[in-house]
Amino acid sequence: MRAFSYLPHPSRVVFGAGALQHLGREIEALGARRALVLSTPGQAAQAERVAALLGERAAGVFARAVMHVPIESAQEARREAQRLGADCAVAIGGGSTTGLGKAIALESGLPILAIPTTYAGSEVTPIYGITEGGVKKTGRDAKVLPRTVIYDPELTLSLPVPLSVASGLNALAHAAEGLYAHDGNPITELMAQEGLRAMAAALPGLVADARDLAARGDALYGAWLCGIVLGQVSMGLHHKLCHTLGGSFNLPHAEVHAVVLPHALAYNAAAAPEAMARIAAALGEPEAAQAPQAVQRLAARLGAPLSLRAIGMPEGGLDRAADLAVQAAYPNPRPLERAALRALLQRAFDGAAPRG
Ligand SMILES: NC(=O)C1=CN([C@@H]2O[C@H](COP(=O)(O)OP(=O)(O)OC[C@H]3O[C@@H](n4cnc5c(N)ncnc54)[C@H](OP(=O)(O)O)[C@@H]3O)[C@@H](O)[C@H]2O)C=CC1
Ligand SMILES: O=C(O)/C=C\C(=O)CC(=O)O
Repeated sequence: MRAFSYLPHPSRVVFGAGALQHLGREIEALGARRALVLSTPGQAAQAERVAALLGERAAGVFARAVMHVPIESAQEARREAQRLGADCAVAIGGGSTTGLGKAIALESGLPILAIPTTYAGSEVTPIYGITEGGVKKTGRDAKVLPRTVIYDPELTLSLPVPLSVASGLNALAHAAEGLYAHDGNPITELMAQEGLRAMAAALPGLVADARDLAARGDALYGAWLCGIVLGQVSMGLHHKLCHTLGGSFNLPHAEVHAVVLPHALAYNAAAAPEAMARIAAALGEPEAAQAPQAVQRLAARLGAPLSLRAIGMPEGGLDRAADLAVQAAYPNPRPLERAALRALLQRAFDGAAPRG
């Protein structure tokens, strides 16, 4: 056994269909008296429902979360939290809403109770991101780690299938890159492989029936494990490419992950054979070297977008994306070579088969 260190992030997790009923108990356990409920405009009705459940402990609802947390939105929410005398943020929704809660917590130290309704995984990471002047900056700070997470698969039943699939592939990406992280360890690898297995097994079920609560529960369990991996270890080329493409070309977050993952894995396959073996095993693919192709086949079977063209990437931006990808590179098993990355981006743009 190799030497390693592991510091678990302390969140309390309450999991299960109907788990939202425990909200009052969990808020009380946090010692909160005035919770500000956060959501996107699209999930305002859910946020009002949460506020109603909180009763006197609800300070108000701020339903203006925006993807990638623009600084203006963060500042507005911070002012609202202060104006209402909030002592806690309850974030119900996807990574955009959790991200807004984190922006509040980063400045104020307010505890967050997260109720995730996508598979992004932000609820179990100490990672925050804020966008200013068109540039998204991310960082890590223990203050932003939600103290409590309520995973209730019933709340994900309304997540449309295409979004569920793309978000599930976003989760798979955390686990897959975690398997070749330079700072990984046997515990994160266990969670990554189980997260991959659970998510890959759940997604076909929820594509077949969006209201399959068992599949929704399995997907949320997989998302939790994949999110823990993201929070524990360093991400590599794949996340770098997605942050570049999402941040500089305003492409939708989860869909970018869905398209790029097979290509980034193929780029790294020869340099990370053990990771490929684990990914392949989790996906039921007999040949380790075929792990990237197995990911793309899964994405195709689930109806995920397979090309950057299909999600709005301008072909004229590929050169710039390759330039940006080699700047401030994330740690990666294979060194980043601009020409090879440009070729990778072209294949991803065209929706071609992944190649190393
Ligand atoms: N810090 C971290 O550790 C991480 C941060 N992130 C960040 O999170 C963001 C992406 O998160 P993601 O979850 O993909 O995106 P969003 O939070 O934007 O949610 C994606 C979509 O899901 C819809 N949705 C969410 N919940 C429901 C529901 N219950 N019913 C119906 N529709 C629903 C939203 O609709 P509507 O807009 O109408 O509400 C939205 O269109 C990015 O900014 C990313 O960088 C992602 C992963 C980890
Ligand atoms: O950009 C952030 O807010 C932080 C991390 C992520 O988005 C992880 C991801 O790319 O899914």
